[in-house]
Amino acid sequence: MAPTTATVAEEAKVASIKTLTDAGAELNSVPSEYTYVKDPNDQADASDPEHSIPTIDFAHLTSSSPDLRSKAIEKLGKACEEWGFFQVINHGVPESLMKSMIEACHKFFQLPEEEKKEFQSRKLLEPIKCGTSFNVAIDKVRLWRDYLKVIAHPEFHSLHKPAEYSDVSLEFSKQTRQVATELLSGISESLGLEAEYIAKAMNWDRGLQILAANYYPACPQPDLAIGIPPHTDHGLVTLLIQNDMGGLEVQHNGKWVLVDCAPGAFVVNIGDQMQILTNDKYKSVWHRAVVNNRATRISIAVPHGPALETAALPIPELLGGEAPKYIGMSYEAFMELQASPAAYMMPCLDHLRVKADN
Ligand SMILES: O=C(O)CCC(=O)C(=O)O
Ligand SMILES: [Fe+2]
Repeated sequence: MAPTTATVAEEAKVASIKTLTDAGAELNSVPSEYTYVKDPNDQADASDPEHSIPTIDFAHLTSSSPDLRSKAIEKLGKACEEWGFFQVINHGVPESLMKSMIEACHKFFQLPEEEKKEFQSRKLLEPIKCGTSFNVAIDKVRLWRDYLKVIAHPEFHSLHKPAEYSDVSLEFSKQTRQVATELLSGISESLGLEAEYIAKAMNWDRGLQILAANYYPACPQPDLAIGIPPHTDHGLVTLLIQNDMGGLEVQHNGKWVLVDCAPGAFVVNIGDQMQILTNDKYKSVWHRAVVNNRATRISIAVPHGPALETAALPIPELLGGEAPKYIGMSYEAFMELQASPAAYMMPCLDHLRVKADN
């Protein structure tokens, strides 16, 4: 159903989290519509070294030494299978570029609300879109975050304000995409496929890349709010950077593990399309963003997916006699489904799972 002007106007009235937290010192508790209680028993013991995501050395992955490369590919495959998350070091993207990208996004969030309003939209694939929470039309609990999503590939889009956003995001999106392309080749090889297999099958040259910045201001009661609740990412691989505040948590062996990554590293995770391709071998793992009471956290998640019309299906060469677990759906339709009330914060993959005969 097309939204009426009235409902869009109503939604526009939902203040950004920035407006709410800027409003003043009197905000010393979380308003009821933002209240989200986490179970402290589900938290992993942070002091246990078992609870840190694997590290992939990109210089090894792209090395001319066959030995270093094959060991790195093996480690990558293990990380995709056991964690679905890993950090990538020595990737060659300058830390200064990452910091400039975070700074440019921070400046965007600091623009007057009036100036950001022109980018408010309900359209899923709006080239430039900003807002608060997840989808204020269907959210049951409001999220402690504002967002800015800009499509950088297959067509590059950009903002005029802040002035540096355009140049910085062009360079950052290109370099990040190069790292993602190498990772995709490594992942293909780790599955015993030729390096280009997944890229070719997914029409990677026309694949989607989104620069999705998240703004999480300090929260007076961080245990009673959530930045982003548990979810999986829709694409093939997501690369993420953050300012010096942590907050990303990954579900591992039934517990929430806080991701601690090296300065300048990318945090990478496997998305739903990769889980489909590998018939569940590589997992699109649940993760969430928690908030803190000390300082604003900014993260930039960069999901990379297939071309919009491409439907991922389990790769026949990987089945080894197993039945395919998923039916096909175009990436665009999958994203629409994930954003719809029917799949609200649910594992969207379940909608594509082949039902067992009984
Ligand atoms: O802010 C984070 O660390 C998580 C962001 C995220 O999961 C997302 O944007 O999909
Ligand atoms: Fe995510």
